[in-house]
Amino acid sequence: MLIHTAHMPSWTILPALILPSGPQASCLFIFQIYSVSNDDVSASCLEILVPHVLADGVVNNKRETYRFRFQQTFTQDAKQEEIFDRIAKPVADSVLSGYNATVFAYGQTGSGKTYTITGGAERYCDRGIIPRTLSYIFEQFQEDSSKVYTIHISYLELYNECGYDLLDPRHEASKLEDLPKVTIMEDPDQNIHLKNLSLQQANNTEEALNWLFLGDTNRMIAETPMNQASTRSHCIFTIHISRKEPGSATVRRSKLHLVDLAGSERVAKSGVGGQLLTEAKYINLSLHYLEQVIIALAEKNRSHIPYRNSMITSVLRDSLGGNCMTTMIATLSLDKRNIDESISTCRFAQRVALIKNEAILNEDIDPQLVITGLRKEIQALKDELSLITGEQRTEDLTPAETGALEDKVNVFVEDRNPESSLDVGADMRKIHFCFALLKRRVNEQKEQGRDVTSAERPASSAAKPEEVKRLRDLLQQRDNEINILVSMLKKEKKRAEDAIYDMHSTGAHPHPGALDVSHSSSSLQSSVSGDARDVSDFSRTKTRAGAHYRKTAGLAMSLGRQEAFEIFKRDYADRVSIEDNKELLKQRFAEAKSLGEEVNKVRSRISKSMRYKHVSVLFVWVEVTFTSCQGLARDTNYPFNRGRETMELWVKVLITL
Ligand SMILES: Nc1ncnc2c1ncn2[C@@H]1O[C@H](COP(=O)(O)OP(=O)(O)OP(=O)(O)O)[C@@H](O)[C@H]1O
Repeated sequence: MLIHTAHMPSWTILPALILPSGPQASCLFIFQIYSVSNDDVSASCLEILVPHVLADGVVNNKRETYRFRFQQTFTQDAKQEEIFDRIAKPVADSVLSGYNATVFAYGQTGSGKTYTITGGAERYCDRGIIPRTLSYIFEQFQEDSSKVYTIHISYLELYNECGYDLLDPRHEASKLEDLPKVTIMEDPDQNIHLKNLSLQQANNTEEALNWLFLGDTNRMIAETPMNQASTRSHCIFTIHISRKEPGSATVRRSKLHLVDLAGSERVAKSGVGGQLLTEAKYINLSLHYLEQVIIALAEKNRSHIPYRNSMITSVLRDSLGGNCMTTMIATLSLDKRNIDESISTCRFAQRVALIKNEAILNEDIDPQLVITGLRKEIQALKDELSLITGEQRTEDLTPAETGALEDKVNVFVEDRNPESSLDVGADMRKIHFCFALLKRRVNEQKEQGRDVTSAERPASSAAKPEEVKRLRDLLQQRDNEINILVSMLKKEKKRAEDAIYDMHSTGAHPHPGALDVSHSSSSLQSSVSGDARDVSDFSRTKTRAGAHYRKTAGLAMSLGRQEAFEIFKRDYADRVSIEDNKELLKQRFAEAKSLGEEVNKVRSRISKSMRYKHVSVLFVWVEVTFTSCQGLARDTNYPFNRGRETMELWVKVLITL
């Protein structure tokens, strides 16, 4: 398997090996021909035992044990997900970073190449490397929103040494021979270009999978004795990725080839004929050329690599011996009859592992962005030249130019950064235009009474240190004065309120001095006091409460609130009726007062009459007592108790009164 990191540009291919499941596989595992060791993860070992049989004769020098090392080895139990995670995901990551990469599956027909690369059609979890890679790449795009990614897909089929575009929509309607063939073109730098191969854009996983499905449907599939749905061609599914950061002229372009090679097969053994035989010949021949290229690449001193012998080697030229990270997946069929092919596949993989490639980051500069940048530079240089030589341009600015300048001035004026500058180049016409524009704005704002320039000027730049100190001292002085005045005002207020309280508590008129103070401290306060005075006349007991109210309300109310209250009173709609009610109230109060006096008179009269009643009762009692005593004296039978009862009765009457 290919190992690559950005700081390690050359690497060795150590192929991964996959042993498929299925009837053929189980058969060979019973014979225990293979032993797989995964102890060393970086290079696991596969051992093939070929026991001597008597049929080969008594003297038999054939090798019994074959050992091969692979970077990773998977048994038939391996899940597609595991294969993707361990083989394809690191490759996809390097493609996303900007390196070219290739994953190709090589092996005998029916050994599981298509199953590994494309996947099984029956279950979702059987998806192979291509669909999983597509999903993974689009997931990565979504996570990295800082860059702009574009994906294009191409699907090339090499059938009988001819190239066809599997994504060509005419594929279904036309015969294969009528379709335009994909041809290989080579530029002076020996880069390969494929003519008639379409690049289809895919914006999401679904679109990409649709293209894959279309291509797979168009593939050459035929039933062979070894595989019921054998793919009779080499197929190269390529994902082209371009990555660009917004505002940058640099573009990274990379491509990932996912190659499903046609399976090699022993024609004599499979006994195919006709069309299948022709196909098998082409397949075997191209695989043979591929092997030759691999051998040539593995030899250090070879100057010529025979890429042009076959189309597959031409197309995979970059993947095998150029700027590409390449991973080979070798698939083996575990049937005892296929043991020679399995050994041959392992040998091929070992040779591939000797190839060293140089991968470089495919970073280009976007020509369009370069052109735009150069145009700007030319314009700036022209302007500078004309400014230096004194050669001024006289033609008027175009509407587009004036519009662009207005936008620039707007941005400049609204930018709160004091260090921002207005760059219009060295063109005096533009400079004059911008000045005129700014002047017009300032005048407009002055007219509106808003001198923006002075308002926006930072305080720090306007005020000098001496000025700041003088203003601070002045502020301190004013603060002191205010404090003195406030304490004076408080004292005056207290005196005025005490005087008013004394006046109400004694029933006397306020001391003229106190009233004067009250008036001098605040006319509003005096007016509130006057109202309170009216209220306080209702009764002596209420006077204290009224004074208390005045005291607390007067102190609690701020000057502003008092003024507001006065204004409210003055402007209140029912003010006249309030005044009327006040008069009525005064009148009623006078009436109540006179009635009260009358009541007092009556009460004193009653008390006087009560005192008279007591005396009368006393007289009656004395009289009765006297009579009782007389009766006792005259009549000895006069009950003594009777006199006593009469006396008690009179005493009760007296108490009641
Ligand atoms: N790991 C596996 N698990 C389950 N089935 C598998 C596995 N590998 C291969 N198969 C099955 O084996 C059969 C042959 O596999 P496949 O078509 O992938 O072989 P191939 O190497 O591509 O053959 P060819 O070269 O003839 O196209 C298919 O039916 C496939 O579903």
